[in-house]
Amino acid sequence: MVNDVLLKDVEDELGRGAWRLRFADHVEAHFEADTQRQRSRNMVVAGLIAAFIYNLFLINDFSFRPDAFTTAVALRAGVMLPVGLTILWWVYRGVSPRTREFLMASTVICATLISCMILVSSTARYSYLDVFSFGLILVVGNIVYSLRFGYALASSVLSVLIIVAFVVNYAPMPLEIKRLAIFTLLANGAFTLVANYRLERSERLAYLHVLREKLRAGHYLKNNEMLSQLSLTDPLTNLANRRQLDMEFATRWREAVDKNAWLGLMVIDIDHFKAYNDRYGHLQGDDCLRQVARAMQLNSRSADLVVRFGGEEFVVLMAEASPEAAEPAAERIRRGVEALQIANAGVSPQAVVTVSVGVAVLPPEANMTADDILSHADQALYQAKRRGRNRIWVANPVDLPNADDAAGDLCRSAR
Ligand SMILES: Nc1nc2c(ncn2[C@@H]2O[C@H](COP(=O)(O)OP(=O)(O)OP(=O)(O)O)[C@@H](O)[C@H]2O)c(=O)[nH]1
Repeated sequence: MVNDVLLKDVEDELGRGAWRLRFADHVEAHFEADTQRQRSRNMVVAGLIAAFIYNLFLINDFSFRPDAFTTAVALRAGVMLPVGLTILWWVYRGVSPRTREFLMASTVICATLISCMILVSSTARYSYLDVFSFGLILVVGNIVYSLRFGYALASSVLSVLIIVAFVVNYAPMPLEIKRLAIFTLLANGAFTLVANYRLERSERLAYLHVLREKLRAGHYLKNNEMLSQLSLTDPLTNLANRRQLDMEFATRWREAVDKNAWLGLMVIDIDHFKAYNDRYGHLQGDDCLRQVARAMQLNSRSADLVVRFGGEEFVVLMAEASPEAAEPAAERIRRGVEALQIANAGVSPQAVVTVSVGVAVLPPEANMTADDILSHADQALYQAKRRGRNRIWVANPVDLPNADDAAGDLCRSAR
């Protein structure tokens, strides 16, 4: 249900205008939760590379502006590096998405400020040419860090303003070079912002597509599970149906053969149910079936499979049954149904709904089939009915009346 709502929101996002970046709150929260960790790690790695290269520029400082080298070392390695590493550590430990973007954007501003301060602290001849490398700071923020677009835009505008303010007031720089530097910087800012926007848009779209496929797969899986559950359940009583019995029977039969363990089965039939239907009507008959089914479920072990076999006939497949345990188990079910005290006037001495139970417990042998045990339980049920109903009868394979025609009929009807 929750996933269905999210799936709809994701589909809505995919259908929205192509220019939008931020998702609706619900989807945005998922996006952040799913990508936050990886994004923080990527930013930290990018930040470490940027910090390393930023300090490599000391080589340029040394050769272009020896007069400001000490200042450059103090600012790059003494200020920018510790500030940057502290921020990266913070981001690595985990902060909110807004704080993460803000902190990373602030390293861009900080680097811009420090670069400008180093620039103006030198009067060396070609020192001002360094201003053409300042665009790299925008490349780092907008592309390498790939700041969220709002933060990329804000930090770019601020950086450009800082650089323009320093450049305009930097006397050793010829006017034409100032113009060229500012133009180059603006173009750099524009290009990197376009790239930044496209990167974020692609990342978000890719996320939506992947999430939609995942949610759809989950949706189909859930539907399939529901359908397969329906196909194995009897709709009237919610018990397992015959298809499920076939599947379970085959599995447990094989297990019993492998383990050389006993397998038990009860066939249960409601007594005089035709009379019940005739007297109380089919709808009440259905209700009676539901109550009887529930009583059987409540009075059997959770490991046993209770099945509506068809009509008013039920089967209980007993896990790891022993002959000693099967009889009381069947008796519990018989009593449980009788205890419901559902009136069935005029058909039996008790005048309530009762069941007859045929039980068979056999050690599966290689030369037997799974149907043999069903046949034995069926014949035992026939004996229970013949001996007056509302009773259980446990089949003894040796004593079974194989030649009994009536039993033969019952065996057929059960399959
Ligand atoms: N209400 C209802 N009745 C059903 C359903 N399925 C089978 N029946 C009825 O169950 C009755 C079974 O009757 P019989 O097979 O003659 O057996 P019985 O009357 O229970 O007699 P004994 O088994 O010999 O005690 C029939 O009247 C069927 O119509 C069902 O889903 N709902």
